Amino acid sequence: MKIDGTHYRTIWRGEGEASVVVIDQTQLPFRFATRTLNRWQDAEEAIRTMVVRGAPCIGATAAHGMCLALAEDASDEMLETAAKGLKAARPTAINLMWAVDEMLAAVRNRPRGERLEAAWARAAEICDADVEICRRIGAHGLKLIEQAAARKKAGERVNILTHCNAGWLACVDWGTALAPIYMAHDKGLDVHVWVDETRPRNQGAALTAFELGGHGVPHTIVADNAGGHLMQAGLVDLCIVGTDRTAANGDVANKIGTYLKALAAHDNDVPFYVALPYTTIDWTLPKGVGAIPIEDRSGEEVTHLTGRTADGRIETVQVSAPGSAAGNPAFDVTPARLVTALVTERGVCPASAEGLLDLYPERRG
Ligand SMILES: CSC[C@H]1O[C@H](OP(=O)(O)O)[C@H](O)[C@@H]1O
Repeated sequence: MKIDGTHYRTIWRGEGEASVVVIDQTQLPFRFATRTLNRWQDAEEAIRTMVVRGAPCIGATAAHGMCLALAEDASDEMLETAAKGLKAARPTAINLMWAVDEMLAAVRNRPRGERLEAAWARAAEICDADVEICRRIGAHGLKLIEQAAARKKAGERVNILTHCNAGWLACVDWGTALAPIYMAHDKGLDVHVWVDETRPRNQGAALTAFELGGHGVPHTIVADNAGGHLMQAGLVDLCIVGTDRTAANGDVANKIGTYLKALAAHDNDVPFYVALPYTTIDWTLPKGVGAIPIEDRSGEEVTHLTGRTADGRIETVQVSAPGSAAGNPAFDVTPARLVTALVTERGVCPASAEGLLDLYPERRG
């Protein structure tokens, strides 16, 4: 997508033989900065510290991390070390493990001298495929927004609530949950987005709002706890969110707070959609609740906030009572029964094992 008129992906090859450049998402929305990754450990750190985040973006970064490892040392030992280290960076987004395994499959049976070129090629394929997959998710999701628009009175806008950031910053381009919104806006539909701020890392207030503002999509940032009230007041026509790992039965792991939004949507008969690429489906998990690993992050992300002072400085301040403990589970799992439908690159399906297998018949045992 574009930032100040210039098109960007979230990741691209740097100068020279072995460097990768990523947008440093910890600096947004106040500063556009990039970070150059030269070693696989740089990619691991960027994922772990959320310089890059969002399941597909994490996968793309890990894929390039494997390239950086091979540029240093194309041995089997390096392959295994880098794969293990990258996979351990964050536990919930399955795209991370998927991408590393894809890279291993692309190079491990090749002679050492051929591995690096094959790795760069596979990493580029993963990125290019993600762009096209997200574009297709957008096209399928657009139909849902058009259906919602058809139910509105003339002149009424479609109000959509989203949680966290599942836009182009979470992917390589386009995004998952936000792709249909961009397409609806570009098609001239009158859409407005309620943007959950998404405590504690504020991916909504900082990243989704940055994205939507940059694209000219009307939006309003709201406190995470406002969503239920907005739905109860009839101010939300549909919810659409991303996911970091979806189990084979349609249970979805997503940013903490998603489950609560799904409960409110269910209670108010608001359609609740989850947008995802096939790379986010974990076919090995028959169910997600109680099974998808939930990342526990530092309590300091809850007790402290980073923002811009009135005179433009970026500062971190404590917002909690000193000495109090803080818990920070970074994801929750929404049971499939609360999900109206899954929006994938192959189409829209019920959040169920059968629904997914109808779209991905090659996965039938
Ligand atoms: C399209 S995946 C986006 C997904 O990733 C976010 O988590 P994080 O920012 O911690 O990487 C969030 O769960 C989004 O829905």
